[in-house]
Amino acid sequence: MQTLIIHIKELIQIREIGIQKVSGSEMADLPLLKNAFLLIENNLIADFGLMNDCPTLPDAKVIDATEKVVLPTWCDSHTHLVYAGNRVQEFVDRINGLSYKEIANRGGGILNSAQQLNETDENEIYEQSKVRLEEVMKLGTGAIEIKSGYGLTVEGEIKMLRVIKRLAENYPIKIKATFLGAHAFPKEFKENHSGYIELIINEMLPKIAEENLADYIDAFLETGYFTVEETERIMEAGKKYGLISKIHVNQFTAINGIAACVKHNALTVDHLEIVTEEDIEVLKNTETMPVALPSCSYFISIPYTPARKMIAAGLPLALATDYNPGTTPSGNMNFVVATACIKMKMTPEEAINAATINGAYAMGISATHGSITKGKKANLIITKPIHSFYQLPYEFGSNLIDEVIIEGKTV
Ligand SMILES: N=CN[C@@H](CCC(=O)O)C(=O)O
Ligand SMILES: [Zn+2]
Repeated sequence: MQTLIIHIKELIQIREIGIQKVSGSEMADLPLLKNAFLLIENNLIADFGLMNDCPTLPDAKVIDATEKVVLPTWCDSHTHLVYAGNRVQEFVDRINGLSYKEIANRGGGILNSAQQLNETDENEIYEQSKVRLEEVMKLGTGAIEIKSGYGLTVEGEIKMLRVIKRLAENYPIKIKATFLGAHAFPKEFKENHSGYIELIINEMLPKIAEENLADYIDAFLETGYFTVEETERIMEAGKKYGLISKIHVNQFTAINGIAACVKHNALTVDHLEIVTEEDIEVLKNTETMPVALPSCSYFISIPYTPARKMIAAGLPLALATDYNPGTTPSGNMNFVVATACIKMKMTPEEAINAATINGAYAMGISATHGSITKGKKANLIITKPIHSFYQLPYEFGSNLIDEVIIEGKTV
């Protein structure tokens, strides 16, 4: 089966095979072709080039992209898309003056979602989650990471990971699963942190490994949540089962967590709303990808990740949604890209690199996703007629997507 997209106004993010990520000043460059074609064979990008060189293929399905821009689908490397119910009351409480911390301290926040999740049956969680997954696919996300972390019990964590696995089996979008048992201490372990960490290490991890339910391991390294030492125990335990770390760190405070993550070869360090000079220094010349989550900053009114400082220091940066019921009830990567431009002063080129190739790196899939490269998955966004790709972040509230293709098929 062949599909030929012709007369593409701008074909964005074309890359040679082998580019895994872009860092520092490289992020300002977003290679593109004007007046281009792209050929899909089965589920892969088979060829692309200038319209002058477009092959004649009488049997191919043809899509006319006159005045339209084509780019790779978004790679959303940090989400909590599987959850039960909502936290709309906390949203209203925050409008009325309570902080995220105050809500969490009185038993709300992550523990509120954990209670709802443990009271909800697996099928129902699947039904609620698939609606969100279908929505983000239509918004252009073609690969996504989903975390557990609202179970906080052996059964609850396994239940979440099974839902993630079922979504991965039933949808064409690439899904990576991350085990986040260390998201918060359940009430009964408030005074017994080591007891909960032992439950994670001795009971949750072996079961998860046995059922092959996770690709990565995560922890919420933050004042009032998991300390550096506790997170190091989690990272070490994960490693024994082949789970690489992707860690929530520096969301509210900087407590030397990033150095610990780098020491343990974390694939990513995520959030980074509060970043010190030392944090930037330890990230230099490492394989660890910093991940910014601007929709979270927007929704709970906390600082934005200092992208300009980090890029100026030569670091790479990925962008993701953080889709979750508490701090970011939105999985819209188009909004993330626009907000990164508007609030973090990333250029459109930098933001698109961060949301595609660097996002793919942040979930270990840049060999197959994140750019227009021969042999990669045919995961494409075709826009409505627009003047240039700059219009995507510029018209931040509009949906400028006409069609989304995942693994060669329109979703
Ligand atoms: N910060 C930790 N975890 C989530 C939010 C959890 C919640 O409030 O439900 C985040 O990435 O923002
Ligand atoms: Zn998160």
